[in-house]
Amino acid sequence: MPDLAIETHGLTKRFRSQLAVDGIDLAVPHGSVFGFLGPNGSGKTTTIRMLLGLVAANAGDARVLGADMPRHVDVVLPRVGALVEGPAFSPYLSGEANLRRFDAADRHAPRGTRNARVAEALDRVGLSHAARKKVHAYSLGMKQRLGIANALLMRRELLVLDEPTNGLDPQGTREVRALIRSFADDGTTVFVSSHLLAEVEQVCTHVGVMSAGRLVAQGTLDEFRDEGEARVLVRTPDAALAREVLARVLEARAGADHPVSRPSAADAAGDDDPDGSVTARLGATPPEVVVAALVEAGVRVRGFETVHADLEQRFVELTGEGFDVVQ
Ligand SMILES: Nc1ncnc2c1ncn2[C@@H]1O[C@H](COP(=O)(O)OP(=O)(O)OP(=O)(O)O)[C@@H](O)[C@H]1O
Repeated sequence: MPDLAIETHGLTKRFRSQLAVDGIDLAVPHGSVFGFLGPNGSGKTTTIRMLLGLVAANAGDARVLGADMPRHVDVVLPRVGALVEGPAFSPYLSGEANLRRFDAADRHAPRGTRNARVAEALDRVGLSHAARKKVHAYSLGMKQRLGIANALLMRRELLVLDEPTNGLDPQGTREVRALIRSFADDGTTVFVSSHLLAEVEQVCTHVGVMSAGRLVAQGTLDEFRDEGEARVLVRTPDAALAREVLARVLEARAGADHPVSRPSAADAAGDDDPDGSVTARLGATPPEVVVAALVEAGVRVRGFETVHADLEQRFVELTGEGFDVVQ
């Protein structure tokens, strides 16, 4: 049994007739960067609010850092840094003054080191230069970073970030990704929700996918990749012959092993591109069988690789919806 930073069983939230979160069983390992993915309205924020004790569940239970929530909210929350829909910053105070106020409200934060803590948090999110600027003059991205700085004031075992790159430009998004990596390097578990696939793919070790209130899949990023449909890509000057061989060998193997998922010959033949590349669905056929058949038939194989369906395709399969892709 892995050591879990977040664990839920049958966690459920209903808003009148709407089931916003439908009996989810989350398992977030300690030390992971867990990407909590799903289209808008799939229940991510509601789940996060339940985990932090901000909204009560209708059924099920949640353990955060080993303690039941919301029963042990007083013990758990000081160990968790959270960015949920941005804290309410006072627009007419500077970023620095806002952080000092939040720090002062935390009874676990020693007063004597407050200034140093605030300066370090601002530095970590790249806002030192704007520390004295009033928050109403901050861009959306700067406000978002201030929210992250707020979550960083104290050293945390778990960071929960709800859509931390909302409103950020590509440069800001990259910076947040780098920050997430640096938290992970410090051993902090990071639970980060997103509807932006590229964010998750680049920083996460694990993912969970929400669709219409249900957790439709979770696991390591590698497991996700492996579950995607495998294809072969053959580079050869003998594209026509390669197509024939692929159709034959993949058809034969699929017929023997997997009659249900048997690809048609046309599918197996796949696309052909002008540089002499041919791709085909691999199914359950071992790639070495394909290589042997190609070589035996006299196809001059100049390149051969197996590629999995990318994560985007995988998520579309799981959720029936596309995800926004970072431009
Ligand atoms: N306070 C509320 N009252 C009524 N319905 C709500 C409330 N909060 C959320 N919902 C509904 O619950 C569903 C899940 O919402 P939630 O905000 O958790 O999704 P989300 O995945 O975080 O979406 P987004 O990415 O848009 O923030 C939505 O249909 C939403 O309209």
